[in-house]
Amino acid sequence: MADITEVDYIWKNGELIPWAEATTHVLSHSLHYGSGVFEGIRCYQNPTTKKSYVFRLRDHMERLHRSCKIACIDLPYTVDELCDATVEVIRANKLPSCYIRPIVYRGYGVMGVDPTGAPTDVAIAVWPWDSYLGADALERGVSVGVSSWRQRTNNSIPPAVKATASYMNSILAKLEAKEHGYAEAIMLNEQGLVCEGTGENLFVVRDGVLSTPPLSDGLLEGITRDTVLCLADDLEIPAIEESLTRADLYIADEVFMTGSAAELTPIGSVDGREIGKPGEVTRALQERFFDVAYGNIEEYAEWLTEVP
Ligand SMILES: CCC[C@H](NCc1c(COP(=O)(O)O)cnc(C)c1O)C(=O)O
Repeated sequence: MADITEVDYIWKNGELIPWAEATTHVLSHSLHYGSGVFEGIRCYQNPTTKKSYVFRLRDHMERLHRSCKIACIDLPYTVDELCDATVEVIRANKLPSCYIRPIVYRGYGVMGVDPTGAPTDVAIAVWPWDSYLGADALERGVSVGVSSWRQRTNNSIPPAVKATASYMNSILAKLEAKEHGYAEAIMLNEQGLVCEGTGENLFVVRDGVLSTPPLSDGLLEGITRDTVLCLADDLEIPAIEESLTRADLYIADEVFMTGSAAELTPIGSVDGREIGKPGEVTRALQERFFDVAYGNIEEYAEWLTEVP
């Protein structure tokens, strides 16, 4: 089942082109060897003012640049140029809210593993994308399972790179979770510590304290994860970064996942252990998150890029 709603234009290599023409050669290097990096970002429309804001656009484009640096990909656009291109493609498609997918990939011209000489292609696509983990996931939560697949290690594909190749790991875990009737998988690292979801970071609440695994446990430095840590501080919710075991998930009072696509998705059960309905802390952070994303909290205006 395709989950993409086609729109009119995609931005590619500096220009807006019709969706149907945004193609690439079957011998593109990244199609064969996963030599691309990408981002996932959301644009929200304030339901009252009807103004649209891209959430933490600059932070995402700075992470895209970091991914390219680690992956030795020459990215021919500055952060500012990528931010301007994002606003341009949202406006061209007249989308009040949308999901945004920038991708930087090695294109057609080299077929050896050594990518030297392969061109760099850059595209930014946007499309309407509702709740990533299901229609009522944000409201009711989802069930997850701890995967038998371990997350890639810091010395294989570093988690700091949001690399297309990393998602073979995520796909294997996701399909296994679906096979077991779960909406999402939680992956452990090679030390058996809780890492993250296939496309999300993870938080637990116990006795009023919010905790999330440290980046050194091998997870993507999530921008939503960072947002939640900031908002917890606002709301005077004690928050710590600490390694977690799978048993910590089972005995937590609340568990939720965070990501640009998943937003703040509560977890109702882990491996069949009931966590329960979304709790007070989860709800408070969800509410604050959307208040910030809709532009209702002035102190976070710097996180928002208005789409005129
Ligand atoms: C299909 C999902 C792709 C992408 N996943 C984002 C993502 C996150 C959360 O990062 P952030 O909060 O910066 O978004 C954490 N961990 C992984 C493995 C991710 O893929 C997203 O758009 O959420």
